[in-house]
Parts: sequence; C-alpha cells; structure tokens
Amino acid sequence: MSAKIIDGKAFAAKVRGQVAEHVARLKKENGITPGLAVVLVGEDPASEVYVRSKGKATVEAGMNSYEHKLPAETSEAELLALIDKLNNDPNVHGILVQLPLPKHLNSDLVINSLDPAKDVDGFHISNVGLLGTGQKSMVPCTPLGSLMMLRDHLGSLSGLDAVVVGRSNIVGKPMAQLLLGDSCTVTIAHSRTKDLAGVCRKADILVAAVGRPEMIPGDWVKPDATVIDVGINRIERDGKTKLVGDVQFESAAKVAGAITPVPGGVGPMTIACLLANTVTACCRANGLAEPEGLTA
Ligand SMILES: NC(=O)C1=CN([C@@H]2O[C@H](COP(=O)(O)OP(=O)(O)OC[C@H]3O[C@@H](n4cnc5c(N)ncnc54)[C@H](OP(=O)(O)O)[C@@H]3O)[C@@H](O)[C@H]2O)C=CC1
Ligand SMILES: Nc1nc(=O)c2c([nH]1)NC[C@@H]1CN(c3ccc(C(=O)N[C@@H](CCC(=O)O)C(=O)O)cc3)C=[N+]21
Repeated sequence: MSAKIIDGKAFAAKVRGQVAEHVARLKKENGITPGLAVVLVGEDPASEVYVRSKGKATVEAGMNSYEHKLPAETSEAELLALIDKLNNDPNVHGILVQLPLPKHLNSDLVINSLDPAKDVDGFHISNVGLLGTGQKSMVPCTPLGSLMMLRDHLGSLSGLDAVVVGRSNIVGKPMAQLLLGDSCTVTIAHSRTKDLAGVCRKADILVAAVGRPEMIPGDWVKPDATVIDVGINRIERDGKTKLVGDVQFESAAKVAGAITPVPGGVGPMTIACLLANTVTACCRANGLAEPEGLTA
C-alpha cells in the first residue's frame, strides 16, 4: 500500500485565494483593509525567515503588513508598550508575537497582554478557554491548518481514534481540543508516555508535534491511518541541510492511508491560516460577516 500525499502547499494556495477574495470584497464594499502586525524580538535566523514569509503572504493577499523588529535586549516594559500601541491601533486587526522570545521576557505575560480579539495565534488564555469550552475564539494556526487537511481528506472525523504526540500550548493541546470538538477519541502522548509505539499503533489519526527528526517510524503507524507531521527539523545529511518532519516519511508512507510531507505539508497551511485569522478578526472587529470555511 502507498499513502496519498496530502499537498499542504496546494491546499494553502487555495485558502490564500479565498482570503484574498474576501479581502478584495472588504476593500471594495466596506473600505477596510485588514492589517497584520508581526513582532520579532532578537535575531534568530529561522524566525527572521518565517517573519519575512508571513509578511510577503500578507501583502500578496492584499492586506497591510506591519513588521516590528526589536533588538534582543528589549525590556519587557518596552515590548508591552508596543503591544499596547498595536492593541489600540484601528488599522491593526491581528497581532503575532513571534515565539520563542528571548529568555529575559515572560512570554505568558506578553501573550496575555494582547487584545484577545487581535490574537491571531490564539495563544491568549481567553482564546484558550473559549476553544476549550467550544465557544467562538481565535484558533491556533497550525492545529487549524491540520484540522482543515484532516476534514478535507476524511470528511467526518467522528468516532475516530486520534493520537497527538506532543503537549505544547501552541500545537499539541489546541490540536487535541479541535479533534475532540470533531468527536474524535483523543489521546495526548508526551515524553513520559509508556509504550509510545503501542499508543501510536492504535491511531486512526496520528499527529506528530514533537520536534525530534524522524522519531516516528513506519511500524508505529496503523495501516491506512492519516498522518499529520507537524515537525519542522533542520538536519545535516550528506553535507547538506535538509528539512525533515517528526515522522520517517518513507517508511510511514508505505503503511499510512494519507500523510503530510515536510516541507510542503502543515507549514504552508499555518501561514494560510494566519491570514485567514486576520481576516476573521477584521470582520469581527467591524461587525461584518466572517469568511465561510476558514474558521474551525
Ligand atoms: N509546521 C508548523 O507550522 C509548525 C511546526 N512546529 C514544529 O512542531 C514541532 C513541535 O513544536 P512545539 O509543540 O512547539 O514543541 P515543544 O518542544 O514545545 O513540545 C514538544 C512536545 O513533544 C514531547 N516530546 C519530546 N520528546 C518526546 C519523546 N521522545 N517522546 C514523546 N514525546 C516527546 C514533549 O513532551 P514533554 O511535554 O513531556 O516534554 C512536548 O510535549 C517542532 O518540530 C516545531 O518546529 C511548531 C509550530 C508550527
Ligand atoms: N507566534 C508564533 N506563531 C507561529 O505560528 C510560530 C511561531 N511563533 N514561531 C515559530 C513557529 C514555526 N512556524 C512555521 C510556520 C511556517 C512554516 C513553513 O511554511 N514551512 C515550510 C518550509 C519553510 C522552510 O523551507 O524553512 C514548509 O513546511 O513547507 C514552518 C514553521 C510558525 N511558528
């Protein structure tokens, strides 16, 4: 058997097209241009690449992009002052603070100082609580993009056994909430899980969000399962740098029913969902109808 490769890049292009259409309508009919502010503190090269591609995608969708690059030694008070300014700027509908922040900054405090309505990452405690209680919220981009691909491939997820490997606040936990919301039976596995291989083998839906290159081999995958590989790991192989996921793609693709590749899977969907969340936030802020099919 050979898995269907879920093309995240193509799916993301479709979502971005829908976002661009909605943006064009907002401009024409309401005279509003959605705006996304991205805040980057320090000089992490990988983060700079992400921030640049987010800015480019934002502009391509017809929205305004505001980039704020602050030096690594920025104080908490300075960062909070910038966030306060963005919270009160009517041209800014979404704010993303790139993580991780330098160690001297308390990221929980910083994230919770965002206006929850502008928190397009969905990391603010109030969005986390709304998602956990099934209320309208801002949904974290990576889990939202993963859910869209799962629904597209499987149709209904109801009653399926889902295993999420990883329990971070930004991927694992919100992913589990979304799967529960779609009536999966959800298991969250982590570094203390006993018999991880056995747990994974029961999964109809296996989401890997660990951050360990190719940790999950094909023989942990249930035949015909749908595998979502969230991991983005840069490794050296044959003298070249290469991007790999948390799943051993070759061996898993022989067993799974469908699998997302790295690159070209979850990553592009994350950016597309960030744009979608910005449009959603803009519509909510202006009391306008939200784009359909772009929220959870
Ligand atoms: N595609 C995309 O758009 C995005 C990709 N990512 C990628 O996803 C991956 C995960 O990111 P993130 O959630 O932020 O990572 P974190 O480091 O915050 O969390 C990793 C999780 O994996 C668990 N874990 C670590 N080692 C093992 C192990 N040996 N067995 C089982 N579980 C283990 C940890 O368990 P414990 O809690 O017990 O320590 C933890 O819950 C990374 O590769 C990251 O780059 C992240 C965000 C977006
Ligand atoms: N506040 C915050 N929100 C985030 O959403 C956030 C963050 N901080 N910090 C870092 C992680 C990581 N992340 C990615 C986004 C896109 C790709 C992506 O598009 N990847 C391409 C490859 C890109 C490449 O070649 O490097 C792909 O998988 O095909 C990857 C990773 C968002 N994150």
